Amino acid sequence: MIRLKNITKIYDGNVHALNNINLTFKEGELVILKGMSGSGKSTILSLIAGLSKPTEGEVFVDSKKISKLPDHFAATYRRDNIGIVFQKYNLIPTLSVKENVLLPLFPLNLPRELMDQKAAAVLGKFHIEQKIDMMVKNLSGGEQQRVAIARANINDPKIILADEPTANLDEKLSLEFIEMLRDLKSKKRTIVVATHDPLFFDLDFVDTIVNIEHGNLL
Ligand SMILES: Nc1ncnc2c1ncn2[C@@H]1O[C@H](COP(=O)(O)OP(=O)(O)OP(=O)(O)O)[C@@H](O)[C@H]1O
Repeated sequence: MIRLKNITKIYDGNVHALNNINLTFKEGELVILKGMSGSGKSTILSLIAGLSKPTEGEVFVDSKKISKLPDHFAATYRRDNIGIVFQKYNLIPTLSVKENVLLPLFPLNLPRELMDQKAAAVLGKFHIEQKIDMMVKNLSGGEQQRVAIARANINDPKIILADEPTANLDEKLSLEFIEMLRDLKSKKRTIVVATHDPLFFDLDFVDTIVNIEHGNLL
C-alpha cells in the first residue's frame, strides 16, 4: 500500500508543487496521475520513490515511513522496492543494453554470472534480448523504451513508477507499452503512471485515475 498523507511540496521556498494532498493506492492497483504539465505529477512519483522529501506530510509504503529516510536508506529502499521508467528513459547512450539494465544492481556487487542471467531474463521478458550488446544510442525509440522498462524491472520491484512513458512514442509503440503494463499488473505489481496521454484514460485495467491541477486533487 502507498499512502500520501497531508502532503505539501514547496520547491525553493515559493514553488507550490503539491498542496496538502491525500492519496492511498492499494497493492496491485494501476493508478494514472492525470494533469497538465506542471500540475505536480512527477513530484508525486519522486516522493513515492524517496527521491525527494515532502515539505509537510508523510509518505508511507506498506507500513514504512519513507519520507523520513536518510538518503542512504532511501537508496536501499528504492533498489529493493521500486522500478522507475523516466520520461526520457534516462538511459546512458554510450553503454550497451545489458550495461544499462544492470545499472541498478551495480551497488550489490553480485557475481558476474548472476548479473548476466538477470540481464538476459529481463531483456527476454520485454522482447529486446536480441539487442543485448548494442549501444543504446543506436536503438530506435521503441527499443529504448523496452530497455527502460526492462531496467525498471531488473530488481523485480513490487512498485513501478512511470513518468510520461509514452511522450516520445507513436501510437503503435504507446499501445505496446500499455500491453507491457497490463502484463505487469497481472503479476500484481502496483503501478503509478504520470501522463497526459489520452490513450491511458479509457483502459479497462486501470483502477484509479487521479486528476491533478496546480498541485491540488480535483
Ligand atoms: N526540482 C525542482 N525545483 C524547483 N521547482 C520544481 C522542481 N521540480 C518541479 N518543480 C516545479 O513544481 C511544479 C510541479 O512540477 P512537476 O514536475 O511535478 O509537474 P508535472 O505535472 O510532472 O509536469 P510535467 O508533465 O511537465 O513533468 C512545477 O511548477 C515545476 O516547475
